[in-house]
Amino acid sequence: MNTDTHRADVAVIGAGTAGLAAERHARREGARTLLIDPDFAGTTCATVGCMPSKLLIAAAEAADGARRAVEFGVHAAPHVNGRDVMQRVRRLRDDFVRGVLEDITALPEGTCIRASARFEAPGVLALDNGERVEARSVVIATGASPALPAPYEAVAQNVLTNATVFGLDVLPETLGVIGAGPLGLEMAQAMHRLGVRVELFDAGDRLAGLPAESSAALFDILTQSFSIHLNCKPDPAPHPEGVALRWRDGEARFDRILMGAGRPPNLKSLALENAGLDLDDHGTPHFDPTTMQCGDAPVFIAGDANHHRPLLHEASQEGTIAGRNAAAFPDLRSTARKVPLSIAFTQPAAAVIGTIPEEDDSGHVTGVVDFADQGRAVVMGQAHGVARLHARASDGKLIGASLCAPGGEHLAHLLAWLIQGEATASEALELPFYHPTLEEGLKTALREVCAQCGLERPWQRDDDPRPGSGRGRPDK
Ligand SMILES: Cc1cc2nc3c(=O)[nH]c(=O)nc-3n(C[C@H](O)[C@H](O)[C@H](O)COP(=O)(O)OP(=O)(O)OC[C@H]3O[C@@H](n4cnc5c(N)ncnc54)[C@H](O)[C@@H]3O)c2cc1C
Ligand SMILES: NC(=O)c1ccc[n+]([C@@H]2O[C@H](COP(=O)([O-])OP(=O)(O)OC[C@H]3O[C@@H](n4cnc5c(N)ncnc54)[C@H](O)[C@@H]3O)[C@@H](O)[C@H]2O)c1
Repeated sequence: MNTDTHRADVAVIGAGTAGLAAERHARREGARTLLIDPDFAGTTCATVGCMPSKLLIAAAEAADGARRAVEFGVHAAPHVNGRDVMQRVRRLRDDFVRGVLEDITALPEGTCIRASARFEAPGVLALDNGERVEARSVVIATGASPALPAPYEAVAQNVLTNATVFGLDVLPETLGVIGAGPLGLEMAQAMHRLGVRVELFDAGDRLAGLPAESSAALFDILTQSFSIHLNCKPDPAPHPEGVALRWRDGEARFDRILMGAGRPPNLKSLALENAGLDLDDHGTPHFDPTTMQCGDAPVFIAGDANHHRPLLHEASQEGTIAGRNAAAFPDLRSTARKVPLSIAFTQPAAAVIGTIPEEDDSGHVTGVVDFADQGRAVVMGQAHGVARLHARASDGKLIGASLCAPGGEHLAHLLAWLIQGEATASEALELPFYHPTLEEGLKTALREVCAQCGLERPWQRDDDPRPGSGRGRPDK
């Protein structure tokens, strides 16, 4: 065994999105850095996360578009070749991964250590290649891995996760999807559109973390295509041709199960008990999300590893904050975090933005737009979905929103930007809205907020009672 000891100002554990950002920003501060990873295979986002899943969704949207074309008088019959679909997914995915690997290769010589790390003592890491690292500060950026609930261990050979599903050569004929979080929902809809018989199960009562009303709207839309069983934790059993799932009022056989039951952080193998950190009940260090510091130690935690906001843009920002502060310790800088924004790339897309108030909180008002009657949505043949905007009752300041709507990913961004800019509903209405667009739908909800808060609407704007199209709900 090798017993070399590497010394650095900042050691970063994990070369994913958060770890790469942390290393880069620590180095920018003048720190001598080390980046430790057993694989250096590319980030989760590029290899088995955001990018391949969106590639699969793009293929599914193409099939769905062809199928729905008849509504427009265009006759087309899609033939989905699963092998071709998966080949394109992997070909383009590999291009994204290549870009990440080029960035890693360009790191200063001696920065990367190919190994798994765990804490031996505060500031001291033991590597599984027998080497050690001593560092003034450590950044934990070890990401997360798919959960496999215990009952599924007996059928594991037929369970796909995000780590394996994009490696399929051909699509299964039938797929049971466990979990109606963003992962399960996106994959279930995509697979259904590609011709796979899909059923989706979730132990809880909501889709994609949406509040009740928006979740119910999305449920109604998606279940027109495939079955979703909520409050349902099926029991799996081995079957000669796959896996049998049994639940309270049904049973079915599936070729494969796709597991989307969450991704707990990769912390267990780190021996955090040796790091001198204060841990919560789940074994996650207590940390400050404005500095990423764990307690008052020279240890920082970023990305999925802290389970705070397990999303790509958050991993990137957290890595940046952690890397800068690890290098400058104890001279820490704190920063306000961005407005929370999560989007599930279903059709219609589902999103939660900012703060969703409790139903019985009288300090807020809610404006709603129903896209069933929104002009552009009707034109597109996607007239369904809803957006719910929440504002402070005292002054109409927008605080949060949830939606499932056509163009939802774009509407969600506009709303996040308005909320982060601390706009009131009245100020939002003063902004330009082009016609005919899905964005116009938001005017209905904004006007409703203004009316409920007693806010004046901009005097110079014509309050067209039928926003968007000559259709739509009468103005309030
Ligand atoms: C299917 C799927 C789709 C997704 N889609 C989206 C999306 O559309 N939009 C979005 O915002 N987010 C999406 N996400 C979430 C997003 O991918 C993650 O939030 C993000 O990639 C997390 O980055 P990270 O740096 O924390 O972790 P990772 O990129 O996973 O990096 C962690 C690294 O740590 C290393 N490591 C682990 N343990 C050790 C150890 N002991 N020693 C050394 N190294 C170690 C690993 O090898 C790995 O390289 C998706 C996730 C999945 C699974
Ligand atoms: N568009 C996106 O941003 C996107 C897409 C995919 C994944 N992701 C990220 O990937 C991670 C994993 O996503 P996810 O959807 O798996 O996690 P999640 O935690 O959001 O959802 C998991 C779901 O599984 C259910 N569940 C757990 N155990 C179950 C069981 N035994 N039976 C039935 N249901 C069960 C839970 O009730 C929950 O609804 C998250 O961090 C997410 O942010 C993001």
